[in-house]
Order: sequence, then structure tokens, then C-alpha cells
Amino acid sequence: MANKEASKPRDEADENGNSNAIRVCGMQFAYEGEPPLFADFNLELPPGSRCLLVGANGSGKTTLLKILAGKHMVGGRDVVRVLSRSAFHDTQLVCGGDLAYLGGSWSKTVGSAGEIPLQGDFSAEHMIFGVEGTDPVRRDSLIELLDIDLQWRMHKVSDGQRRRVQICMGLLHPFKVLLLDEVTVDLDVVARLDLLDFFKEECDQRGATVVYATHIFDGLETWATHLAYIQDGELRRTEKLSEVNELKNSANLLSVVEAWLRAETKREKKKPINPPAQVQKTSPSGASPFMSSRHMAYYR
Ligand SMILES: Nc1ncnc2c1ncn2[C@@H]1O[C@H](COP(=O)(O)OP(=O)(O)OP(=O)(O)O)[C@@H](O)[C@H]1O
Repeated sequence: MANKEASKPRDEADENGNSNAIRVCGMQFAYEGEPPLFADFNLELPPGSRCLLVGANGSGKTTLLKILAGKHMVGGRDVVRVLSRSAFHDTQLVCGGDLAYLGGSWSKTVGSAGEIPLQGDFSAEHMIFGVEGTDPVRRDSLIELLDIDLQWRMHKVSDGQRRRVQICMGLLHPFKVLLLDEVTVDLDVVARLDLLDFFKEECDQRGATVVYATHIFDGLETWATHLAYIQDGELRRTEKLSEVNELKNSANLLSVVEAWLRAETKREKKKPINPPAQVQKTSPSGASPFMSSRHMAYYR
């Protein structure tokens, strides 16, 4: 009985009225026909946090963000909670604007309108003003922040300009949780830093929470509050940035993450690989030593 109580989700507000903005408890997930990517995944983030999600290519960052965005069903209603609501089952989380996801694809989910392509022959104005229920003041300040020319034709703009419009549309509603899957990669340095400042303000002033998967660490030492490191679907580290020991020794974030990922690669190389003859025949030639252990397991 006591065990049952202990394993119950802790969504209820604490004595200060706070509850986790994000809580993942014992999550399991596998793509169809694939070995499990996440076996027993747990994560808790308080409101107002800015969490960097780091890990090697293929470690599971995008999949985790998509699960948090309610795009994959995992287990029951208690497994993945965003703002104390089920990420998958509570469609109002996204439709109502509390939960926003900005990913790599050139489309934007806009409430009940579904996926809007961002590469057709439309003006930026048409795209941005087409998002319903937005505050004109917030809209204008985002257009200014992202230096968007409303006359841009979406099929003729550069990747960085198109990305600005995508980001603007994704931020029009004052989100409470924002999931970012490396969408700043196409932005010039000024746009990227201005956007990071904007996110910081949103967290500090409104208590919004941001989870940001990235491979670019410039300017993030003072921006992030938390760091989550995933290796092959396993959460290896999750801590406040101020408590990451390696960073206390004056190392920068890039060199800390680089050391973690290089250690992974070394471990991979040390593993003996003796694929059975039958599997060897069907496996692609030239399986790279940089493939994740999950890939390697497949070829073992
Ligand atoms: N639709 C899919 N079907 C099957 N496997 C998938 C699918 N999408 C991703 N995977 C696999 O799941 C694992 C995690 O992929 P994911 O895209 O989440 O990694 P990532 O950490 O975001 O990588 P990157 O840094 O390259 O963006 C990889 O091994 C990938 O091959």
C-alpha cells in the first residue's frame, strides 16, 4: 500500500503552491519494430526553468521533446505530465497555447488548424496574422524582435528568414511551456541572442518553462538554469547548471559536453563487436564506429 502511494504522480501543488511544469515518471517508449529507446525514463522540471537538453545525435532528444509535446502516446495519463496535465490526452494543452513546440520541420501546428506549411507562396503577413486569438502588442513586438518583413514571400525567403516566421508564429500565444528542438540553428548571431533574451524574460517574468535541445552552446552558460544529458535514451545527468561540478572548475559548457560525448565514443569503441554471421549478411556495410550503442546492439 505504502509503495503504491510512493509511486503515485506528484502533480499536486506543494506547500508553496508550486508543482512541476514537466514530470515524466517511469516512461517507456519504442518506435514500432525497434528496440526500446526509453526504458524507465524520469524527469522533473520546476516552472520558470530553462533546461538545456544535450546528447549525441540519435540519443533521443527529439523523441523526448515530441513525447512532451503530446505527439506520441506513452503509457497512461500519469506517465508524461505537462502543467499537471497529460501531454498526450489533453489536446487543449497545445490548442489553447499553454504548450508550444517548435521543431525542425518547415511546418507549424496552429491549434485546431493543424499543420501549416511554411514554404508555400504566402506572405509573412498572411502567415503571422492568420494565427487566431493573438495579442496585437505581443505580435508586433515579436515581429520587431525577429526583424521580420511582412512582405516576405515564404517560398522565396532564406532558411533563416523562414525560420524567423516559424518562430514568430510559434510564440504568438503566451506559452507556459515551450519545447525547442534546435530551431535557432539557421538564425544569425544577433537574432539568436535576442531570442534567447526573450525566452529568459518569459521565464523570469511569467514563470514560463523552456526545454531546449541544442548542439550550439554559445551564450548558454548564463542563460540555462538546468542541464539534462541523455545517452541512448537514458538520462545520465539532470541538475541545476549552478551545480554541475565540471562547470565550477571554470570549464565552459561546450568543453564539458564535449568531454561527456567523447567519453561515450570511447566506451563504444571499447565494446567488442562480434556480429553473428546471419546478421552481418543483412546489415548495411560500413556500420560506423560513431553509431550509438542502440544501433550497435541491433547489429550485434
Ligand atoms: N520515426 C522513427 N522510427 C524509428 N526510429 C526512429 C524514428 N525517429 C527516430 N528514431 C530513432 O530513435 C533514436 C533517437 O532519435 P532522435 O531523433 O530522438 O535523436 P536526437 O537525440 O534528437 O538526435 P539528433 O541530435 O541527431 O537530432 C535514433 O536511434 C533514431 O534512429
